[in-house]
Amino acid sequence: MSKTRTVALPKDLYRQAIVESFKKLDPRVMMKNPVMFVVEVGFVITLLLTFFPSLFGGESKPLFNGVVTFILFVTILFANFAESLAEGRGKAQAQSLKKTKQETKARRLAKDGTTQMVHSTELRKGDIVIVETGELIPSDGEIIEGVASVDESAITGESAPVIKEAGGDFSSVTGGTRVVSDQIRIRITSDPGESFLDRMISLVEGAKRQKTPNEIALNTLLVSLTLIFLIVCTTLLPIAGFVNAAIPVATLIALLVCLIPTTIGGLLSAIGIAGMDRVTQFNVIAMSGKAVEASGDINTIILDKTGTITHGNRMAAEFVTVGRAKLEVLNRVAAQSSRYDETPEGRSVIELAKKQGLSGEALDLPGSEGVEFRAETRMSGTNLADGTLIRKGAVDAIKKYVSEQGGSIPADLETKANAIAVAGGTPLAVVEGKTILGLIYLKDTVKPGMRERFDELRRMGIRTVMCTGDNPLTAATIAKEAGVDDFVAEAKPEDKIALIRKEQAEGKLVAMTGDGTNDAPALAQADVGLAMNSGTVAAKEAANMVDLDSDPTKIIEVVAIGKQLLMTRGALTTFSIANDVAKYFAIIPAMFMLAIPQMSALNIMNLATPQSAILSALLFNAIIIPLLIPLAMKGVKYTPMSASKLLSRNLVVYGLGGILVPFIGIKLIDMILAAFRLV
Ligand SMILES: Nc1ncnc2c1ncn2[C@@H]1O[C@H](COP(=O)(O)OP(=O)(O)OP(=O)(O)O)[C@@H](O)[C@H]1O
Ligand SMILES: [K+]
Ligand SMILES: [Mg+2]
Repeated sequence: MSKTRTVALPKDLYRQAIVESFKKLDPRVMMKNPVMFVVEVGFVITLLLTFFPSLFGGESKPLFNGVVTFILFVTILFANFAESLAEGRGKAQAQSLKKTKQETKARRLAKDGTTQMVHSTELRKGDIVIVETGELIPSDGEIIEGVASVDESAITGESAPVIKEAGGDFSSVTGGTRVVSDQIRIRITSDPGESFLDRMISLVEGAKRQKTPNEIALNTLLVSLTLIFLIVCTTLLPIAGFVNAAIPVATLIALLVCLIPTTIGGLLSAIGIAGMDRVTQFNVIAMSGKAVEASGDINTIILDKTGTITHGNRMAAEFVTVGRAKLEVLNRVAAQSSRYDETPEGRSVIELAKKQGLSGEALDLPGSEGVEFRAETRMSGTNLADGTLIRKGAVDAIKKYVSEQGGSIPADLETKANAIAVAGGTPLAVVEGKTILGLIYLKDTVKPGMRERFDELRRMGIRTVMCTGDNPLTAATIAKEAGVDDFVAEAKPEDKIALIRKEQAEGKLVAMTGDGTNDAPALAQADVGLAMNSGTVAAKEAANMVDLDSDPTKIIEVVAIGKQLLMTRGALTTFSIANDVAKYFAIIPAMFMLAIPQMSALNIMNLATPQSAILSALLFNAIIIPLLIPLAMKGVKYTPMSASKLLSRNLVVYGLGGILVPFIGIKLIDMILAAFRLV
């Protein structure tokens, strides 16, 4: 359903990553990764020992020290390379986005109605500009007048132009996109340097990458482990002295580096960057790594109905009279109620009325004023010059409105409205004064493939709830057709937030997709808020993710990527720590054999010589990092299953694998070293 977007990778991606890995050797940079920083300090000490073998007293072999120095150096480079490679794709993408960011001229409207050509960088929030066919939209904004088709390929990669129109949920435009037909007036919504494109560039570039709480927690664990092993290794010195076994410093450093979690320490940030990057490849812009991670733990997804589960082009399809009302009267009043309603629904009502023979004069209403649609009132309408109030809106809202004025409810209103709702349509009641004249049938259809997607989410253990402002009958029909687990009808914006808060209070993580201004508060409240790029500016600003393809079901991919990210990190941490078992058996006997030959009984791996054992373990420790880069970047495979099942499966694969693989690897390296008489 959703496509991935591939960015042309520069041919010299690898060369650049290599250059970057050397630049990252700077201790000030290394310090941000304490585990690898310890390796760097060890490297400096063994380097000194290579040239001054008796620096710390006693005898040590300069050649052995030199080899250890070299392996440590390579270990650091491998870790830096992993991070640089992960960063490379984002940098390339930022480069191509920067090309899109052109400075343009804009036609700004002054207070007195004249226009003035200004530089796009001079535009500020609140400025009004006019953009015509063929011109670039100078900055982010909201259409306040007109309809246009806009080519957004510069941002979304999708070449088919999209229709943007004033009012409703499709009014936002992005700077850098091009108007391909018609003329629009835009109210600018961002100051220079803060546009969507600017934010996108800095995000993919990773300029503002912050460690997520999960990453910080794991990092703390890794640092603690490093400290523990640092203490263990330093206390080995006096213990060895006690049994008269002198342990060379380089050997001790080799042991330390083997035991501290260098594998996960070296790959940790690459895993995080690659996770964000995978989201971007799905054409979703995540404002933070935290949002991506949170999506991996989501329990509940809240979706709105119109435009998310249904196609969303709710169009007036029929006028249905109630009571003794005449169809022509209903036609006229319905159209008049929409005279100032700039939403797609409102426009479609006028179109239908005209199609059914209404003359344009009926909409000539001097002295009248419009009442905009609001999600709170669920009504819109027109106040005529003679004092007559015309309204249209959700049936229950209109009923309440009429009752409050002492009007009566036609007997057949209920059944006729229900008939529309049961078919999945939205009935809008039309009232003139206090007389309900009839209904407008707004038609909408469920998008194809919805049921399969919700089934998939259920297998992941995620509950789906449809939350709509529409009436319960329409909601029930659509909910059943789409296959969501639950639904809430007649929801006002505050009800959506309340629903999210309720789930969160039960300890659940909640994701929400939406596109409307009325969705914005809920998008902000949710742990993961995915806004549609087609949606309003308010929705996009409140959310922590924006889907450039405006496909609300994309949340499924985002959840899968988040889960994959968490799993990859868990799997590689398990693997990294399990590795230590084999390294103990390789190095500890070797160290003591050097002094106490009887200890050779401990050499259960039957390694050639003590030196070979130490170097093999250290080499394995280095080589495993680049070998795991592809896994860190691509992520471990995710198949929908319950969390506990996943956990036990991963423990077996990466825990057991983490113990066994180094036994085999170290033995193999030892055999190769021995065969070539290198040790
Ligand atoms: N232009 C309009 N004029 C009058 N009433 C409207 C208009 N648009 C929608 N309504 C009524 O208000 C109700 C709420 O509309 P709204 O678009 O806010 O729904 P929502 O909360 O976004 O939920 P969803 O998008 O899932 O339908 C609609 O079900 C409809 O009955
Ligand atoms: K290690
Ligand atoms: Mg909506």
